[in-house]
Amino acid sequence: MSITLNWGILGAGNISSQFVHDLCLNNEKGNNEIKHIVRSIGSSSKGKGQYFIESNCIKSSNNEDVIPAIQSYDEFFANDQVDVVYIGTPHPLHKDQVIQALENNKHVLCEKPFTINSVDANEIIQLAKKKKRFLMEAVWTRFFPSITLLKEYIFEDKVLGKINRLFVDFAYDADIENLPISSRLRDIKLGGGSLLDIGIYSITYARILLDENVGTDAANFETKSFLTLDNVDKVDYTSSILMKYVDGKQGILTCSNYTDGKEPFLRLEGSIGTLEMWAENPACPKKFKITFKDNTDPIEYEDNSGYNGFIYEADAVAKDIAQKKLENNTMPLSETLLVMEIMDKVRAENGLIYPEDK
Ligand SMILES: NC(=O)C1=CN([C@@H]2O[C@H](COP(=O)(O)OP(=O)(O)OC[C@H]3O[C@@H](n4cnc5c(N)ncnc54)[C@H](OP(=O)(O)O)[C@@H]3O)[C@@H](O)[C@H]2O)C=CC1
Ligand SMILES: O=C1OC[C@@H](O)[C@H](O)[C@H]1O
Repeated sequence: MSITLNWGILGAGNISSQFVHDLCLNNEKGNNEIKHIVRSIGSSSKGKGQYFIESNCIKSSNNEDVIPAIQSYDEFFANDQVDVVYIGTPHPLHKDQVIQALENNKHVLCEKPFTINSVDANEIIQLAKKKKRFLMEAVWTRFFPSITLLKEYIFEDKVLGKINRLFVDFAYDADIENLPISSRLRDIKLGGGSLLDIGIYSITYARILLDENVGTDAANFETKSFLTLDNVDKVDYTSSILMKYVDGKQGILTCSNYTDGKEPFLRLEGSIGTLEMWAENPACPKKFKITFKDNTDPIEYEDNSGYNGFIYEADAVAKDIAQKKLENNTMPLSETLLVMEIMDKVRAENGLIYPEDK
């Protein structure tokens, strides 16, 4: 069965560009199982929308003969050619934009972090249930083939033996002091700081690699944390979380906007083997190696597909919507809530308060 999904892309910025790259590449490669069509770009300016289409080479030849409309945000939500809205705007805008999309009967894929806190996340989850529309947080990391493979190796084949510790560091030098204070990385009103932006991935790797299950089926764990808050910006650019599961295994989860992290960015230690992962961008798990204490041949993997990696979550969304599912099994809404609750707790422990919390 062939599936065609009509996308509306909200926000003509960085991540929306990377996302549509993969949709167009999918069509260029002639995938006959799933076609993704970009129907509309919702943008604050027509000129920016036009530049977005040109710079991302969205053409009728790679978009099923469709040139996307460029629409204001209000026109965009009302576009009846759009099945699913992709939200690629700064964190604090997500909640109201998900509500607007759902109120217009659209399905929604919303960038991470889903919202600023778990109370807001729960509110939009309840609305999606009421409106009977598909809703998912765009935690693309979970959908890479490497992750499916690793879950099999670790939890079914148990190639690492008993898991003891996980180290994950998502760190890059964002040159914070030279960014304008209005940047979404710095501005507390735009959800600035590292925890919600990149610390969320360190937590996600722990959830993927230390627990076979997701959401309501998750194993019990506890966390302790430190955030260092910037005196002027009042947000965190350095974050460390310790996680301990009931069976004793631990996650040491860090992130920073002050320094480029070292490779491998991730190490998972088991009783008989060790997993290491490399990536230019740790959100994007394209390369891993498993080595064994007894010097058995290592297992190595590299994704050379040419995709940024967003196609994997986009295909999952297309299949779910075609099957009339309201949420995804790999990234269910209960997992979104669980991770939001971890971040709420970390912020409460360290006094990081956003306007949305008040
Ligand atoms: N999955 C991933 O790997 C990544 C996810 N993200 C997530 O995507 C979201 C957007 O990040 P990113 O694309 O880097 O951000 P950008 O600043 O590059 O783009 C955001 C876009 O949102 C729109 N926008 C609407 N209101 C505002 C506002 N007040 N300030 C700034 N932009 C606004 C603008 O588009 P317009 O003018 O066209 O309306 C802007 O271009 C974040 O929530 C982030 O966490 C980001 C990077 C990687
Ligand atoms: O999701 C993300 O991943 C890559 C980072 O560079 C970016 O700031 C963040 O939003």
